[in-house]
This record gives sequence, C-alpha cells and structure tokens, in this order.
Amino acid sequence: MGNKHSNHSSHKHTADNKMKHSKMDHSTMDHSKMDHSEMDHSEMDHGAMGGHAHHHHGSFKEIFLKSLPLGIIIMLLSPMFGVQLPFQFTFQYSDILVALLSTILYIYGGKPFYMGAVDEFKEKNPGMMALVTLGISVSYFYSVYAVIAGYVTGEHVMDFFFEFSSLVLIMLLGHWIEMKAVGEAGDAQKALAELVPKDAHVVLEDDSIETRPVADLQVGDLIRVQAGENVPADGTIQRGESRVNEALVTGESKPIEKNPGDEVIGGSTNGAGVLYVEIKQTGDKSFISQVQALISQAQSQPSRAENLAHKVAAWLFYIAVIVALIALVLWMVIADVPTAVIFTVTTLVIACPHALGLAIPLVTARSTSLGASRGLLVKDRDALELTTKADVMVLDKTGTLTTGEFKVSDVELFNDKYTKDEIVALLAGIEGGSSHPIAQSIISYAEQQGIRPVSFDSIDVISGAGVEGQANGHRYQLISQKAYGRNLDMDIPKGATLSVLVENDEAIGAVALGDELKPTSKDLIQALKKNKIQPIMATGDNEKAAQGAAEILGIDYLASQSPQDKYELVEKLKAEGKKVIMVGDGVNDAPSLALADVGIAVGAGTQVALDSADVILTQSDPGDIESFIELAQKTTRKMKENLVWGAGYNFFAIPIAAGILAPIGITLSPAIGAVLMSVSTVVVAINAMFLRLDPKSSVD
Ligand SMILES: Nc1ncnc2c1ncn2[C@@H]1O[C@H](COP(=O)(O)OP(=O)(O)OP(=O)(O)O)[C@@H](O)[C@H]1O
Ligand SMILES: [Cu+]
Ligand SMILES: [Mg+2]
Repeated sequence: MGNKHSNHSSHKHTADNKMKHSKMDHSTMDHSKMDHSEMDHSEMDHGAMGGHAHHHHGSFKEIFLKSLPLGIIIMLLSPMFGVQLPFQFTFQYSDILVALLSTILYIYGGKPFYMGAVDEFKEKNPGMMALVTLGISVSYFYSVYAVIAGYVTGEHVMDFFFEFSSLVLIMLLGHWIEMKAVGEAGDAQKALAELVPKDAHVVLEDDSIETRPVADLQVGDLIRVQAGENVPADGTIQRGESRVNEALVTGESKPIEKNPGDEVIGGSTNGAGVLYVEIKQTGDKSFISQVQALISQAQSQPSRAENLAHKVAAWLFYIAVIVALIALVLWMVIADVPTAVIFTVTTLVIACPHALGLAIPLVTARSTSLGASRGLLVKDRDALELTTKADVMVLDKTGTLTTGEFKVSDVELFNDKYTKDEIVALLAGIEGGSSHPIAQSIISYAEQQGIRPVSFDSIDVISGAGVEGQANGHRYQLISQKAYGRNLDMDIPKGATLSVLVENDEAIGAVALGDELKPTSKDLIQALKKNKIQPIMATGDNEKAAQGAAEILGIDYLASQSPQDKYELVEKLKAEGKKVIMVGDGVNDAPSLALADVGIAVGAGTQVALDSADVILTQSDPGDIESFIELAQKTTRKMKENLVWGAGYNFFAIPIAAGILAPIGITLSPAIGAVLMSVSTVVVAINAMFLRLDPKSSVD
C-alpha cells in the first residue's frame, strides 16, 4: 500500500506544479461553468482553440437558423444570373422588396463576419473574416447599385441578390458545421470536465445524506461515493473498500484497489464498493482542474507550426485580394461588369483560409486530448515536433528505467560505536528529509524492522550526492561513495547502489540497496533503436550498478554523473548538432531536463523535475515514452498533411474561382465557392479526428 500511496502523492505533485505554471485562466478554470456546460458550442471550441479573433460574435447556428427564412424568400424573389426559374416569381417593385430584405440579411446574417473582420483588422491580421466580408459586401453593394441604376436609367441592370443571400446562408451554415467538426475533433477540456459528476452525496452529522452540487463542496466534507459513480472531488478514503479506475484522469489503465487512508482523485470511476471520502481539494485546486489548466496553457501558446499556418493564411489574404482585383479588371474588359463582380466575389469567398487557420489547432486539440487520456501531458507543444527530429535520448536510471523501489540488501557497520539497529534508525531519520526513491525504501525497511527513526533537527538535500543533517549534536551525511571520496572496507554486493553514513567526516556505516529494471524498459530501448534515436543512460548511481542495468538493456551508459555532469552531457550533445530528448525524474535531472530540446519527466518524479520538463508522463512506465514518441510522430504527420491540404487547396481553388478555366467552360458561382471552402475545412477536421494511437502493449 505504501507504494500505491506514494504514486498518488506524485500525482498531486504533478498537479501542484501545473498550478504554478498556469496563469489561472478564468474561462477554463471556472469549475461551475464547466460542470454546467450550457455554453454555446462554438464558444467552447473557441476557448479551446485560443488565439483566434473570429467567431466571437454570436453563434453561427442561431444566426443561420434565423437567417434561413429570410434568405429563402430573397432567393425566391430574385432571378439567379437573370434566369427565371420555374419556382421563382417576381412582381412590380419586387426588386425593391428584395433589396430591403437583403439589407436586413446583410446587417444581421453578415454580422459575425464583419465584426470578425473588424477584430482582424484591429489585430493587423486580416484573414478569413475579412475575405468573407469583402465577398458579401461586394455582392450586396453592387446589387443595391444595380437596382438603383435600373430605376434611374430605366434599363435593367443585373443584380446578385440571389448570389448574395445564398452566399450568406452557406457561409453561416458552413461555419456552423465547421465549428461542430472542430468540437468533435477533441476538446480535452470538455472531456475532462465531463468526468466530474454534477452532484455529490454529502454525509451530514446525523449520518443522513444530502445531495449537493459539486461546486458547493467544502474541504473537510465527508461524501459517499456509490458503486459505479465517478468521484466528485479529490479526497482521502475514510471508510469502505473498492477498486477505482483512474484511467481517464491519470492514464493508469488498470483499476486500483483502494482502502481507508488511500487517496482518490476527482473524475475517477468507483468500482463495486461504496466509499466514504473526506474532501481534500475542490475546484481549481483539484487534480483534474490542474490538468485542464496545463492543457489550456499549452494550447494558449502558439506552436511553431501554428505560427507558420498563420503566416500562410495572411499571405493568402493578400493573394486572394490581388487575384480578385485582377479578375475584376480583366473580366470587365473581356466581358461585362456583372460577370466581373461574380468572379471577384467567388475568388474572395473560396480563399477564406479557414481550413488553414484550423489545420494545426484541430490536430493539437485532438492530440492533447488523446495524450491526456493516456497520461501523456504536453506542456510545450513544440516538444511534439522536436521529438520527431530527435537523435539522442538521455535516460536517467533510477526511477526511470528501474522501479525505484529499492530493497535494502545489506547494512554494514564500520565501528562498534553504534549497533546495527541504531544505524538503521539514523538512516531512516535522515531520509525523512529526502524525496529520493532511496529514502522511501529505507524508511519502509526501518518500519518493517520495527525501528523508530532518529529525529533530526535539520536536514538538507545535497543534489546528486545524498542528504545531510543534524541530530543529537552530531552532523550526519548519507551520501554516495563518490561523494564520500574514500575507499570503504567492505564487499559491495554486485550491482548494488551504495550509500555511506558519515558522522563528522568519518564513515560509520553503509547501506547497500538493490533496484529492479521496469518490465517495459527493454522494449523502450529496442523501440528507440528502431526509431534511430540513440539511447544513453546517464545515472548518478555507481559504476557497478550502472553497468549491471546497462548490460541487460544493451545501452551505452555513464555512471556517477552529478547534476552538472548530466547538464554538460546534454550541452555537449547539442553542440554536436544533435536534437536531444532527456528523460528523468529526479532533482539531479532538472537542469538537463530544462536544457534538452525535449525534457520528459516521468510520473513518480520530484517537483523540480516536473517544473523543468516540457512533457509529463503521469505514470512512470517506459512504455509511455514509446507512446509519446508515437503520439509525436502521428501528430506531426497530421499537421503536415493539414497544412499541405489547407494551403494546396487554394493553389487550385483561387485561379478557378477567378475564372481561369472559363474558356473551357468551368466556372464557379459564389455559392459553390462557399461550399468548397467549407468542405475543405471539414476535410481538415476529419483528418485530425483520425489521429489515433495504437493500443498500449501492457506488460504485467
Ligand atoms: N536520499 C538519499 N539517500 C541515500 N543515498 C542517496 C540519496 N540521494 C542520493 N544518494 C546517493 O547519491 C547517488 C547519486 O544520486 P542521484 O540522485 O544523483 O542519482 P540516482 O537517482 O541514484 O541515479 P539516477 O541519476 O539514475 O536517477 C545515489 O546512487 C546514492 O548513492
Ligand atoms: Cu471559412
Ligand atoms: Mg534519479
């Protein structure tokens, strides 16, 4: 149980760390809002996409549905291309009625577009909304002019109210569908929010049960979680036993047995037992909120791929405007003004670089939620792309490739001042101040022997070497043999990790510990080699222990590495022009995690390690490193595909819209242009949705 417990506190660590990083974005952190997600879909999506100026102004769905009858009336009353269709009817002055109705449609239905365009111009970043606005404005104003000119000159001038209204309707519909597709491609925030139930059963003083909204839960409340229910908030089990599935929260796939004293995480699913849980964290401080904050932090900073997409979209705007102007002038010369207006409008509309704008965010959203559901949390999105270019992976040994669950194999005495039990009491006492995996193992060892730890007055961690502290007026150190610096009079068990207990600069005892490789470590090394990533193990542990592990794994290694050494190793590899991934969990890994191109902190890791990393794997399973590489490769491929499609589509669409194929009889109407632009976006969304990970190969 002790072990499971420590796993849990590590989840908490992960969470606390995120807390510091996130700017506590109110829109994503407000729990009550998320629980009762009545928010309009497009707004939700918008939040997840971040950074875009458009779609702020009302919901496309609502505006579309209200504009639909108006648009249909206009279309029925106005001839398309001047051709009378059988179901159309016109009467005297019907064109004035059409102009009036179109004005209403322009003001109401066009609003999301021109307001979006205003935002874009304010940000000096004209894009899709500006193009759509130009398109509908040109067709609207020209048509108004046509009607007036018709009455002034007494000659019929062709108007485009039919094209105008169908364009507005299709644009609204298209953007509504797009937003839905965007939402379905994966909104990690929402998926996580849905894990938390809306209500909790609070056990009152008199043992009666009151059902309260989760938002009203207080720290210290005792709640009852029924069998099969999701846990509403983080807490500690007071009574009851069950198996709890935390898969969706932490990525741990198997249900975990829980007993009184164990912690449960809000959003996990209770198995067959009833649990009584004392609430420890609610709202923003809960684990799940912290994960959400982390995700929104990652999504709020544009990745390099996204910046590229934005640049291309901006270019597209200028290209579309220029091509539209050229088409306008040329077609006025070749044909007439109405023909020229049609080609211009179609060009503006078809170029709406919506697909391009969404190409990357859609994949990111999908990839983030996919990753989160497997316990792969990406803090810095560029880490995904960089991972696909990696040449070397530097791995820490203890806690990363090995379990970190040490067994004390030997306790050695160097003088008779202390008994063995007294040495163990000192060891356990000084480890009270350390978060190193060795510490927990020694403390448990003392516990099993029924030995009470010596209480220390002060304890300090010496990173990469051990711990030191004061007790009973003496100064003690528990450090590696390398840090001790002198030879010891003892037989060191083969492959063991050895730490020396020093009193006033003299070795008084030593403890030898053994640790085992994790079952998936070997697979990871093989997978790395297959992916042409050279694995190097860099460990703070001694030569013998390192060699033992390295031989089994078939991996290059460096032993007795101080935090500085690890840092310099990464520095050296980078100087050789290599892209370096660093994987670690300890304090001694933190500097190199920060320096590496991609820093991956594994689950049971310490606070500092988690803070310095770009990627956090909530479990410390080497198999997850493999999954992360797979996620990185697939995500990057999808992004490239979407960029090529989003940009490439325009390469053909713009010239055709401008009428380049008119000589062979192929022309597009503005409405068809609008349909194509929506379809191109839906293609991008569907492609993103097909981002999947292989099922995890689990080793038991
Ligand atoms: N809390 C501790 N208790 C006992 N010995 C320690 C402690 N911390 C460090 N040491 C000693 O210092 C050595 C180096 O520690 P360090 O944290 O740099 O590496 P490590 O965690 O053992 O290995 P790795 O770098 O692969 O994780 C350990 O092998 C151990 O001998
Ligand atoms: Cu668009
Ligand atoms: Mg370590």
